[in-house]
Amino acid sequence: MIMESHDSSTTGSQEMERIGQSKESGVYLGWKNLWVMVQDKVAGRRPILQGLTGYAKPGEVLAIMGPSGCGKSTLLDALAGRLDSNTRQSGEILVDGCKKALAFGNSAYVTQDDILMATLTVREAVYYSAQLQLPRYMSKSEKMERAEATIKEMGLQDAINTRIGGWGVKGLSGGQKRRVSICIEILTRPKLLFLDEPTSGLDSAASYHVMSRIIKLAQQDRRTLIASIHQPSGEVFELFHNLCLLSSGRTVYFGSTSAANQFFSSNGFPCPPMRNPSDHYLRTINQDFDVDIEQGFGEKTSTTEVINLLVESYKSSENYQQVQQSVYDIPLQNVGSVEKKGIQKSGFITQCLVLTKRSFVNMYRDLGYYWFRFAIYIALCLCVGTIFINIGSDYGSIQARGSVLMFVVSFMTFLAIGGFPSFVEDMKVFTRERLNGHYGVAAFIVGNTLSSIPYLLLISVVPWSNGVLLCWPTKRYTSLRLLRVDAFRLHDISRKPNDACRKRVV
Ligand SMILES: Nc1ncnc2c1ncn2[C@@H]1O[C@H](COP(=O)(O)OP(=O)(O)OP(=O)(O)O)[C@@H](O)[C@H]1O
Repeated sequence: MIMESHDSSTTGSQEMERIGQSKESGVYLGWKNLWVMVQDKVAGRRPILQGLTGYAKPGEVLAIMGPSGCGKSTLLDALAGRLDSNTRQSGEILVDGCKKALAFGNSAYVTQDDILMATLTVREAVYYSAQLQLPRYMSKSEKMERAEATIKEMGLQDAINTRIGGWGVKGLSGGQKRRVSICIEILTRPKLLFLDEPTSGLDSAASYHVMSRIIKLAQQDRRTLIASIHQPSGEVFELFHNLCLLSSGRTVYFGSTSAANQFFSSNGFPCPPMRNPSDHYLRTINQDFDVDIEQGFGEKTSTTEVINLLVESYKSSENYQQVQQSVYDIPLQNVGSVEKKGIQKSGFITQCLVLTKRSFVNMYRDLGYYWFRFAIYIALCLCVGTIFINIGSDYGSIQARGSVLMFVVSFMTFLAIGGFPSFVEDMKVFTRERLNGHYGVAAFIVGNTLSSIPYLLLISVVPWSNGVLLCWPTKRYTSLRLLRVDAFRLHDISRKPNDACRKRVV
């Protein structure tokens, strides 16, 4: 059932204006009786989300709050269609009133962990991403402009030329990385933006500025924003329109942030004056430290009882009925407006070229990728060269050359593992970008293969020319010549080793 939410006093022009806005407006996301179960090897089958119902409207911000482990990220994952394979989901998720998945590019997800390329600067990371994501009709300068403007919006202009950094390489701070992750995902101004802990690692001033800028952008274009948040300051909390308060996967409260205070007061837990309301709500429903309470260090009523009381009170409230109804209460302009196609993106060739360039720069700057292997190959070649120097040309040298070949092949095989950690990091970036619809698998394979070829050629030349290093400087033979003799004249050597070699080489 889809109902019109506009009241009869709405004038025709206002209605037209609303419909006009809807062309670019966000999506109306509703979920009803959403359950997520996980199959745990130790604990068996257990629920993470227990029959949640709620909605997110265009132009508004829904904050998902609750104690650590209550299921905030799982709710975001379920709504974004990114749950792990060991979980089972049931219930309805409606996008603009339809049970359809959003096309790639219409939604973006800023994950809790910052998965970025450590070797790139802020400008490069955002600009490469702009080239990958922004539509082909935008010129390079426009994409650059958008990237720069977004970096400024997130207050990163002072760190624009700083490398992101990562394991073993100090670069940006945790809060700055968080803002780079947000920058990358808001470049395309997605219709629906999921933010998992957007303010973690930020101080209270930075949290306020970041959140207020994201919300301003969302409101300008009536985008839909859902953010899970741990500890918002009073000012940040006031920016949110709606609040979904969870505890152990159950809804303690869903509704407008302004009415939350009234809900807690009416159930006997008023927010003390001068206390941040969000702190009060979280403190009231945090049961992780109930052990202390049982031992007599805390409140008399256990938190579990408080939570049960609030959950039941919410379920029997009028607000609960309204929320159930609002899931289907799609605004007129959103009815059936769900897009089948994703937003227009850059072309396949552009994506391949950008990925090749980005990957080339990354490999060049990442010491562990090729340069470390390159150095080890040289060192090993010198060692093997020392052992096999003056390899000779007698019958036994054939066996020795066989060993050399074995060494070369083994080095190349085993040292290929050296590039594995960097490859794993690349795969994480790829997974994040692919899930957010930045590009496809084919572009990634082409880009990474093309960028690897020069490096692979460069480093494989070293072990393969090991033969030269091996016998250099010998008086009469070079290993390369002898290897050639071995390959083509093995038969001769085995019959008359010394003569055959001398005839060929001298
Ligand atoms: N795929 C999974 N397999 C097993 N357990 C899971 C899985 N996903 C989530 N959980 C469990 O579900 C619970 C909720 O996890 P979730 O990450 O949603 O919590 P959260 O509220 O986001 O926590 P935090 O605020 O600390 O990030 C946790 O106990 C977690 O261990």
